Amino acid sequence: MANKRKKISVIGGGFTGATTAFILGQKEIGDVVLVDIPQMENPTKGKALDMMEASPVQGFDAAITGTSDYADTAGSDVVVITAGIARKPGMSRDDLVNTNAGIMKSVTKEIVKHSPDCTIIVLTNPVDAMTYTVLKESGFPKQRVIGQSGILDTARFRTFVAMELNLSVKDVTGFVLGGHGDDMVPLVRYSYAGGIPLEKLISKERLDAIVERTRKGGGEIVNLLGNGSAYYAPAASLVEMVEAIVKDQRRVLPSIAYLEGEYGYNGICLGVPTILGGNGLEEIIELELTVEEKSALDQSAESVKAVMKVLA
Ligand SMILES: NC(=O)C1=CN([C@@H]2O[C@H](COP(=O)(O)OP(=O)(O)OC[C@H]3O[C@@H](n4cnc5c(N)ncnc54)[C@H](O)[C@@H]3O)[C@@H](O)[C@H]2O)C=CC1
Ligand SMILES: O=C([O-])CC(=O)C(=O)O
Repeated sequence: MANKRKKISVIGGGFTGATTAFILGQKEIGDVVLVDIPQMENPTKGKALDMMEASPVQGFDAAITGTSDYADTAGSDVVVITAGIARKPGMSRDDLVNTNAGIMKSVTKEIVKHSPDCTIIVLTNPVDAMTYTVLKESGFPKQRVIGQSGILDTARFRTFVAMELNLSVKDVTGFVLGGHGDDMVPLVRYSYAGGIPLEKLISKERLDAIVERTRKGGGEIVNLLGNGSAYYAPAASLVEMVEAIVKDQRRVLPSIAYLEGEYGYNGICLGVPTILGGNGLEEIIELELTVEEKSALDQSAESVKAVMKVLA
């Protein structure tokens, strides 16, 4: 008898995809199908089998399989896209746009064909523009195509604040809006440690430095790794989104959403606070912004629009 566990497909079995598959399995969020190109079929099967062989030791029940055949993804509840190229030192995320847009179009056709009712979460960079590409190519409603950036950017901010104050990361909350680029907008005004506004605990000068480090957080890891980009924190961020959807949690989490008038933008995908639940993106939360915050968000939205123009 077939089991009733949720089915999650992860397209791209590289660093972020494989790490995401493993965490999804460890947390028993569902069965996982890891998909890569035919030339990578054996390594992908090998990674999946290796993860399965960790399950008796760690004590988790989840089938994790590797494949290059999209038929194996049929009927997925959620599909995560990590396929594509990653940047190297000296590159910006936007340098990846042409190659990755082509990959988005081809993988989206397959996803839609085999899982017409799924929710798609995009990770591939430049992620705001890639989320837009997948949305258009899929023909899905905007509730079922979202992108990941804000959980990761907020996690970096929270990490740096916890390091600064020598406090548990569990007590630090943050809020990062905008595109996933160096002009993203960490909203210090909406960030707390144990309910206390950060502005009461950290000097303006140190907070500015933390905001700047957050904005460049992806590049910091790229420079340290030398041949690829971050994957542990990105994978953990994807898993939080998948879990919110498959467990219908209605979590308040940032995601990249298609905007139709919210925050004054139309027809672009941008990181905003959202509610994620069983229907995918259930609501976009509109916050009041100060003039400075809105102008920083405008600048970030302009950067996303400039990348989207390349796609047109
Ligand atoms: N939005 C975000 O916050 C983040 C985005 N990223 C982005 O995620 C993407 C993946 O990063 P990594 O996993 O580190 O790269 P990676 O190079 O380790 O893995 C990418 C995988 O995609 C596969 N692939 C390429 N074309 C494919 C296709 N047509 N179908 C299926 N699989 C295909 C490759 O064979 C490779 O295994 C990059 O674009 C990176 O910039 C990475 C971290 C954070
Ligand atoms: O920096 C990159 O290229 C990968 C990424 O988006 C991140 O780690 O934030």
